[in-house]
Amino acid sequence: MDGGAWASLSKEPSEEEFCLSLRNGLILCNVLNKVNPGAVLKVVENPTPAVQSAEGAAQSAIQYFENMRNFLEAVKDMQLLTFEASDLEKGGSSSKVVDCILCLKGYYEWKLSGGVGVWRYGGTVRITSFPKGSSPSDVASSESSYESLDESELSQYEQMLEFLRLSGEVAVEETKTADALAFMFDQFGLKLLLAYLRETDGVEDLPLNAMVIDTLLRKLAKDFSAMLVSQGKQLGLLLKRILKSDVGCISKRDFVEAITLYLNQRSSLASDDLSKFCIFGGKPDNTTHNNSHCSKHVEIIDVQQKELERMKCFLDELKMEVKQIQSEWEKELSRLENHIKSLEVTSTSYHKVLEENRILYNQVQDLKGAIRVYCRVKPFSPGQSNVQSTVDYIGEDGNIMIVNPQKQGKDARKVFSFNKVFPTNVTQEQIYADTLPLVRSVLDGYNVCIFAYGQTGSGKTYTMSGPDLMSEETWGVNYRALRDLFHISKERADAIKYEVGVQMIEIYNEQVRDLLVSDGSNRRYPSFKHIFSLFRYLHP
Ligand SMILES: Nc1ncnc2c1ncn2[C@@H]1O[C@H](COP(=O)(O)OP(=O)(O)OP(=O)(O)O)[C@@H](O)[C@H]1O
Repeated sequence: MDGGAWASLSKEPSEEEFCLSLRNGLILCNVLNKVNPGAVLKVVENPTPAVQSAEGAAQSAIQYFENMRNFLEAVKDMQLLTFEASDLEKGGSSSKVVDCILCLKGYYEWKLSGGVGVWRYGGTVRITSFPKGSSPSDVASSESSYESLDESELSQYEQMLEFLRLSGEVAVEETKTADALAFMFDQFGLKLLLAYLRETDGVEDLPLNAMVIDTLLRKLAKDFSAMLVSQGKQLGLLLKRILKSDVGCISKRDFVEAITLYLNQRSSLASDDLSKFCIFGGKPDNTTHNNSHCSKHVEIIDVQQKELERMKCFLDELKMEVKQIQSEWEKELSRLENHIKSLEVTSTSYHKVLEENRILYNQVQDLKGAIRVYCRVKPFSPGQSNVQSTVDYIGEDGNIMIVNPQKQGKDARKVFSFNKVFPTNVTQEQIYADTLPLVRSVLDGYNVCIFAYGQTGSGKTYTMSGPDLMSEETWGVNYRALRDLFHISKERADAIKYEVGVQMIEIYNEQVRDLLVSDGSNRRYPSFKHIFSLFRYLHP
């Protein structure tokens, strides 16, 4: 660095004085060569500092022009912020000059820190403080090259070095942030891609090759860019509202303060909105806002938060209780399931036993004989007590010996065999006892026919119907059979549904009559002869 060049500056130069000292380009070229050795190949070392003659003035202008041109070209080649030579003149943009120098310093510090990552100059860096435990003089004393400089130069160097150091740190941080942002964007993009693949219909049919993935990514990036542009526009409008003016300038400090104020207002508004949302249960609030309301809201939120905590505890307890009840129910359910299964097994085996029983029962009935003939001996009527009986003997095995007094010898007695012979003194119940098993067979699906046969007045009606219908004791076979038929079918109602029908006919003198016809026609069926002919026709 050229000490002579710095020496021409006062301790605290004004902006104009600073620009004047830079105009000859010597300081700038030397600084640039220090930052990037060899950047400016030719530096005119001793330009004429003062204008003493017309020739001297021309000489100075040429030197100034050459140094300045070399500096600006070098800066441009390094792709750093640059300015126009006219910016150093009166009325030029001195801020561009300052930006260029700051940029140069930032670049220098970045190089000092090892040149890690990509160096970028944001132009937003400012020195706020020196690092703890150090002072500008410490920094200066560590640099042997500064020893020859006077106090003012040292101070400027210190500030410059501190600035460069901070700029380097910022650059490193910026690089890290850029990497983190790149990673975040990758993550965001990939998650967006996954979501797109999951949510979009018809994508599953696409063959996912490199081209398709490329197209999808392009579409995502396009959509996302559009979204960013839209958000950027909205943010622009918002910033203009913060500035309260679309035109004009505002200092960086004021701008930062305005944004900070806006953010604070927004965060309190957001907090208010949340409070209101909690208090009004998501319904719109039309009441006016004031501080007392805010504090009340905060109190209410506190109370509600406590209530919420209490409810959470209660919910946890309830959940535990429900879990316990659920597990008890599950146990009970499995117990019932087992019970039902065992009942099913029992029921199945019970039905099997019943079926076997039914089969065995009907086999017994068959063994007793498919056709059974019983004989009932009618007692004498009240006026016949003196008449001699034709019944000589009734055996236990179903035999009956009949005597014919008009015949002699061997022909006088004849033995007849039946399944069973009932003597005169049997009751109606005893007669029915042998019929009852057949009624059960009917309900098991077997065909059964019971009929009485005998001459007129032999007691058929007495046996089948009974002498007195009003007294159950004297009921004959028909009534008892019907009674038991309904009784058994009722007992089996859970398992079998029976339909019972009745038909009553009379066969007399080869004529079959329907006795249940209610219209008084006493309808006659075809005679036996006709029925027999019909059967022969159908089954020749
Ligand atoms: N076991 C008996 N004990 C007492 N009385 C009887 C007995 N059997 C029949 N009678 C009586 O004998 C009479 C004739 O009996 P019933 O009317 O039953 O004969 P039936 O065979 O039906 O005659 P029909 O063929 O003419 O109709 C009746 O008065 C009846 O009360």
